[in-house]
Amino acid sequence: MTLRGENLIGAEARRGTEAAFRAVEAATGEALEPDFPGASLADLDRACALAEAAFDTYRETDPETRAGFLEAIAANILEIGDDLVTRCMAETGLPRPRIEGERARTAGQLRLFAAVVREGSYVEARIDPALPDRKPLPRPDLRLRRIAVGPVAVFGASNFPLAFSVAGGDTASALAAGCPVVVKAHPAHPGTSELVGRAVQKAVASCGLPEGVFSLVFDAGQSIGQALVADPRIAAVGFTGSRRGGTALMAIAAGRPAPIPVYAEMSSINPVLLFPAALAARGAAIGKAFAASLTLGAGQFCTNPGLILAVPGPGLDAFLDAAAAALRESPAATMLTPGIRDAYRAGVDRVAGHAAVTRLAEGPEGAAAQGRAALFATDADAFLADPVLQEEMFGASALVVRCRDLAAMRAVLAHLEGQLTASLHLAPEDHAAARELLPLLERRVGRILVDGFGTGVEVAHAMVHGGPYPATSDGRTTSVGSLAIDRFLRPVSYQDVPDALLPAALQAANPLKLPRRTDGIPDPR
Ligand SMILES: NC(=O)C1=CN([C@@H]2O[C@H](COP(=O)(O)OP(=O)(O)OC[C@H]3O[C@@H](n4cnc5c(N)ncnc54)[C@H](OP(=O)(O)O)[C@@H]3O)[C@@H](O)[C@H]2O)C=CC1
Ligand SMILES: O=C(O)CCC(=O)C(=O)O
Repeated sequence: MTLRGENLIGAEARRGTEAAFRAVEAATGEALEPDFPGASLADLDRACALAEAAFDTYRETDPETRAGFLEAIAANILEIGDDLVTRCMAETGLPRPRIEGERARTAGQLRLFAAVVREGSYVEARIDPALPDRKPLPRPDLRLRRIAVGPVAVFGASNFPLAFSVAGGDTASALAAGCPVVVKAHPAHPGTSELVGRAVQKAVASCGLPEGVFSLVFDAGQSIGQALVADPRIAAVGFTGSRRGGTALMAIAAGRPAPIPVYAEMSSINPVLLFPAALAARGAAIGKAFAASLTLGAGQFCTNPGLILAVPGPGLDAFLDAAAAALRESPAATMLTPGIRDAYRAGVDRVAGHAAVTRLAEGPEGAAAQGRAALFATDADAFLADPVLQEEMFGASALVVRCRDLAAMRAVLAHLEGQLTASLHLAPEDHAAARELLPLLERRVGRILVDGFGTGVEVAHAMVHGGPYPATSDGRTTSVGSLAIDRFLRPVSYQDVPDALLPAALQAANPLKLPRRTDGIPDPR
């Protein structure tokens, strides 16, 4: 498929008129064809106007049409074939199996949301029938459903060029909810973005949907993204990236005459708790598995295990020996962009230069575009004394905090900012100690896992990929899994509205065959 460097504004594809940029081959730094002239404010205005015009029609599409649309997007992405994989590999430096896996995940999550739309519980249809004879006052007829919030702005993420980008989780969940989407492409993978954007555009047309259901804009700078968040027609924002970027967008959204929610997934260091009996039983094996998780995708995962907490002893020594040995042999890996590589190196240097930190291991030096793995250690007192030590190093490096006992481990956890995940490595003898920490962990993180690591998020109904600030801007939500749809819905109640005027979801005959509750009890199906 030929790339043209075009913005996709509704059904149109047109080259922008603002400053152009090119993708850069991650491994070599060479510029790739074509150039991508940025969208103008007029282009953005048209995309938002089309989204607004499409909204009322799109949000009332019947479940089969909307589910079929999501499935058509998945099919169209797969149909691009190897062109998508090779372009994505060049732009990101990520290896083929990773990109192929991510493509499957992207198609899978679109299909998951198609199933969610067909099943219908997300509408939360509730009926409290009128009680005209209730004393002392009659009860009105009350019916509730959730509707889409409005057009959604999505920012593609650099580190998941498919699964968290143009047709990734934010887009899939917003479209499933009934929201048109305007995507601001991440400048690190514009070619991948155009290919996927065209797949979505094609699905809009083939499903007979209004053209404004989807637009994709490019920008060499930040003004289009900022104008998108500020646009009064945009009702919510999905973002994955840096804390600085996420908080900047949150400030714009909060400063609007009508503020809107920004669902930003930002920084996380994902504590790993190594309990004494587990370390004694299998310290070396855990160390090896940890090194594999740390170095996955050059460590460019927000779920990367960046903080290890453990009580010193032979078990921890075995863990550290195995982890250090694996990391010393782990080849340096190409990072997504020169900016991300520089930020990683600066973060590593900052920790390496800290007076209370020792370097335990370092991977082999790599090429200019690459990042090398690193493992550092400090103690709980030093960690508690300096907030710099809990800053995310976005890459394959981690800090081990030696805790003199489990009380010190608790103190470190209590001091942590919000996190996406916490991993507990346990043997049965550790359960009592783990149980004590669970309430604290529940307050700090979105996902608690045992005997594993947080990288590789399963796309499922029971997944939470979220967590308290700064892991995300709103810890009540998830950006992965079917619950992600909740971010883009809001409840509307209908009181004494005649059946003929009610939305199909709430009509007496239940023409959409939705699961519903009457007086709080699920209707028989
Ligand atoms: N925890 C996580 O999940 C992730 C964290 N990161 C962190 O982010 C760093 C940079 O990576 P990157 O992925 O580019 O993340 P950024 O947050 O820098 O950028 C993400 C997107 O948001 C846009 N953006 C950022 N700031 C603003 C702003 N003030 N106004 C308008 N738009 C803005 C960017 O545009 P533009 O590029 O033009 O600035 C880009 O499209 C990494 O080094 C890492 O530390 C990255 C990915 C995931
Ligand atoms: O680990 C994953 O699969 C997802 C991680 C993620 O959301 C991220 O790195 O931004």
